[in-house]
Amino acid sequence: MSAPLVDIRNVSHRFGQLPVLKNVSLAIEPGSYTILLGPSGSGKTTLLSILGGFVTPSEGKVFIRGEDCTSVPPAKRPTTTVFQDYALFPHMSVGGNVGFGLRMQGVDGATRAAKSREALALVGLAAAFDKKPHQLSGGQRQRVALARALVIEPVVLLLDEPLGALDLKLRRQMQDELKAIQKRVGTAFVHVTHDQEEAMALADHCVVMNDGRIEDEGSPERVYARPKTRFSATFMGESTILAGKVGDSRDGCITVTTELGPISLPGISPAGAGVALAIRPEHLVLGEAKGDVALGTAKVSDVVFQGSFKRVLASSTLDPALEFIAKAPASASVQAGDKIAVSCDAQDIILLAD
Ligand SMILES: Nc1ncnc2c1ncn2[C@@H]1O[C@H](COP(=O)(O)OP(=O)(O)OP(=O)(O)O)[C@@H](O)[C@H]1O
Repeated sequence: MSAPLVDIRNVSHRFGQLPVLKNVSLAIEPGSYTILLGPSGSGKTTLLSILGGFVTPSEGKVFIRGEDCTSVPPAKRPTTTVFQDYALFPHMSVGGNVGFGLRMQGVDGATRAAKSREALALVGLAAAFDKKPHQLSGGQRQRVALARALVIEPVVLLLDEPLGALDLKLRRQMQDELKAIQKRVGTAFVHVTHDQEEAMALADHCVVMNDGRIEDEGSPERVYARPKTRFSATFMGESTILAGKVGDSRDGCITVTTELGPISLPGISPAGAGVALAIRPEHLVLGEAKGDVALGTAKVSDVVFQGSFKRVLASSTLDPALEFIAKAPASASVQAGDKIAVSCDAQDIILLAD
């Protein structure tokens, strides 16, 4: 197998006494869209800053195209960072902003103008060349910042919460555009967000971070369908979680004793092991017990209409601390206070190490 474009090897980082990254290893492939997803304080920005050369890790190494870049300063490595606040120069024209990095590299005026126009066309802003940043909308300014980063033709483009300053609708629109631009230029993008919808919409490779570690990584489809940890199952989408202990196993099936009683499901796990079972909202069946695993009855505590479906929260009558998170059709007549049967299919239960 060929070496990855970027190879982060056993990186740890401390700010003073505070450990912020704990033995992180990650490979970034050419042309991929990698999302670093995690809650506030999980270390995403620190990892991006290490990639961009703004922070030198306490331990570990970063290789870009096989070269050790661990201590190489930002301007000397083949990466560019787009920050959330865009940092455009207000007095300069859009064209001047986009060409700024090339000017710093000593590129002549005519080439600079041509390349800047090309980069602006790439982000759909060819007509904005002579405008000033204040004449543009937030989304357009974001695209100028992107053009300014792309014009330098980095090997890896780093984006720190690039859509964080935009309202939700524009954010969703810009997600589509970002993905289209990335596919067009073919540059590897690494993008930090705490928004799981953004991660699912954009990533080829999704890296779920928690407390300075990588909890899970893979295609968003894989991480969603088969999360590796409880954290991943609840941060990348929602899950109902049951706690359990493994009992008998036979023919590739195990019996797990849970707060709702024994549940038999396909899987292999040593007897006595503590496990967690995760069930995605769309796999919980409400009403008639249609699924092959009965999960008892539950009292509906809240129903939130979400347009195309209803999000239903319900607590188990057997163990009120257990909360079911389910997805019901928009037409379902379920309401708060209802008592309903809950079930699911064994094949949809995700077995996690506790
Ligand atoms: N320059 C710094 N000096 C000291 N501590 C820092 C510094 N930068 C970050 N930290 C701390 O490191 C931890 C991880 O921060 P980081 O910004 O990497 O997390 P994050 O996942 O990007 O969070 P957010 O989404 O809030 O930006 C936090 O506890 C933060 O307070």
